[in-house]
Amino acid sequence: MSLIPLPPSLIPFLKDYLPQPLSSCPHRPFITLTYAQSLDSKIASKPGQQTKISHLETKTMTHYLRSKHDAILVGIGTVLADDPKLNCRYHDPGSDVISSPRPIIIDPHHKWKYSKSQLYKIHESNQGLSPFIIIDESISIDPVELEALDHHGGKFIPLPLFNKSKSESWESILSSLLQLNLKSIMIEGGAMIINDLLSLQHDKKFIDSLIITIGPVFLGSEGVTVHPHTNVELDNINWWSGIQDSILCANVSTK
Ligand SMILES: NC(=O)C1=CN([C@@H]2O[C@H](COP(=O)(O)OP(=O)(O)OC[C@H]3O[C@@H](n4cnc5c(N)ncnc54)[C@H](O)[C@@H]3O)[C@@H](O)[C@H]2O)C=CC1
Ligand SMILES: Nc1nc(O)c(N)c(N[C@@H]2O[C@H](COP(=O)(O)O)[C@@H](O)[C@H]2O)n1
Repeated sequence: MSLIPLPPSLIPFLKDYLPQPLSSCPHRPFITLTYAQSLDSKIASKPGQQTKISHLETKTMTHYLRSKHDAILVGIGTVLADDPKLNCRYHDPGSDVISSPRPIIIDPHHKWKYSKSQLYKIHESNQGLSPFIIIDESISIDPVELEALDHHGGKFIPLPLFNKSKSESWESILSSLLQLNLKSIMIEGGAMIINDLLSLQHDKKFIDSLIITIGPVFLGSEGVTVHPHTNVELDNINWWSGIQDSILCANVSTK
């Protein structure tokens, strides 16, 4: 699927929500939480089903955002459902190169086969980076997968995830990514990750910017819902409207 030109008004609109040179937190990367949802707060029409919500112009915005981050992170539910490419297909008119973010997959039980994925093919055809895969430290690594990842410059990152609270596991994930010099991370989902991070914001600030595309569609009661477990308040709210979709940019209040 080819993208269309980025609407020029999106560049000033997004500016204040992009990764800043001086991080607000020295212990973790700058975090942008971004996803596309329906009017009834669904991000997919059924569990495990990839669902197109964004118009092409807001899809282009997603790729523009990918070009501004060092890494892009999704959970195992998302890679199993979508088999995503997670590269950057936005071409900055002022640059000769396309800068793709490093894909990060949280797969604690090591269920996903990189060697059989679209991400593998993307790397083979020189269109994106190989992933860093976060697994629990107790899990044995499949030697075939290790070899495929090593060969492409990706890696497994074993961390103590089991029996940890959500807050502890996110602290450990994000600080290990910062140690790998990934200073800005765009988190795209899926639902569990979005709901957890929004809910945790009360106790521990993990999200710096929130950028939500809202598509004018209802996906119905079987859809996968974004609904944090707690009340979440937003600051510095701005809206943009395009041909079809609207975009909300905000910071998440820690009050
Ligand atoms: N519309 C959109 O923008 C997007 C939609 N999606 C949709 O979301 C759905 C997938 O969402 P979910 O099933 O909720 O899966 P998910 O992608 O949120 O992955 C959840 C899994 O990740 C692991 N995980 C997450 N946080 C962890 C932590 N702190 N410690 C250890 N392990 C952790 C666990 O194994 C957990 O079961 C798919 O249908 C996909 O199409 C996904 C991304 C964006
Ligand atoms: N921005 C946006 N709009 C939608 O309608 C979507 N369904 C998604 N999904 C996310 O994009 C990933 C697919 O990325 P590739 O195009 O394969 O690189 C998918 O895994 C979700 O994270 N996003």
